[in-house]
Amino acid sequence: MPRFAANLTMMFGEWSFLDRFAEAAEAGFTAVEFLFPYEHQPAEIADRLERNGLEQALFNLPPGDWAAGERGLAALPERAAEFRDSVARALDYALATKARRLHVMAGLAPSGSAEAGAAYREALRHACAAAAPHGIDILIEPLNKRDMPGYFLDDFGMAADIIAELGLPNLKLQFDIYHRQILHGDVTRGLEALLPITGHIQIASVPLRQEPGTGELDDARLFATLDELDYAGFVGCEYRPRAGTLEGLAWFVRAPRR
Ligand SMILES: O=C(O)[C@@H](O)C(=O)CO
Ligand SMILES: [Mg+2]
Repeated sequence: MPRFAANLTMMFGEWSFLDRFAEAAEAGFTAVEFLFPYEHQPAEIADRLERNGLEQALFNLPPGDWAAGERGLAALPERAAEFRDSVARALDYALATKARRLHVMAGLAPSGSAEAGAAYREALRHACAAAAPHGIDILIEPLNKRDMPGYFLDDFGMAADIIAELGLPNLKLQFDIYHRQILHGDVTRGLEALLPITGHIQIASVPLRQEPGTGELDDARLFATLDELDYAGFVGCEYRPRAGTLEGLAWFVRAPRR
């Protein structure tokens, strides 16, 4: 059974963000992920992780002005300087929390734009060069346009091609099964083909983005497939609980604490 990371942005919303760490540990998780830690100091996050025996699986670089609708900076040529600052800021948090994976969001730009594509590649080269000395991987995640209209990276093949083209050892795919099913389907064959370049996996039911086992996919079968493929990374539980977080954990098989 894979090692699950509670997504503290989507789960445990019944509690304040900093209190979610203890609740996730109490519920049996040994790792967490979230979108953005930046409302809190790195030491605050590190303290919650330490106090609750949790590993930080992943978080995102600053996305620009999220409230204003921005969804990342990497593919926006005019924001290159701000992107580089966001890399430095995310690395501060990653070093404090011992996170080994950072998700770089591309932003809203035409997927076929050569200018956006060039900026995106340059941004990834910069982020990977900055992260590599710390043993940190940079991840890119294709997102479906129903959830994120206008998002630059909306295709798993495009992501795999960019990873191959850049050939950076710490540039990897964030394989979100929810987006994969919506974008392409063919999840099992996709996992088989892309696992060698995959640095992190996430799960949620399709189409409602709720608990595993409540949608159109046989999520338990997919977890068994990950075991058969010897996937040793995390599976981020990036779903919106249908009712209460704790009430919705019947699917969750607790991994032994390491
Ligand atoms: O799938 C998602 O939406 C997230 O993993 C993310 O990082 C962008 O919101
Ligand atoms: Mg995701």
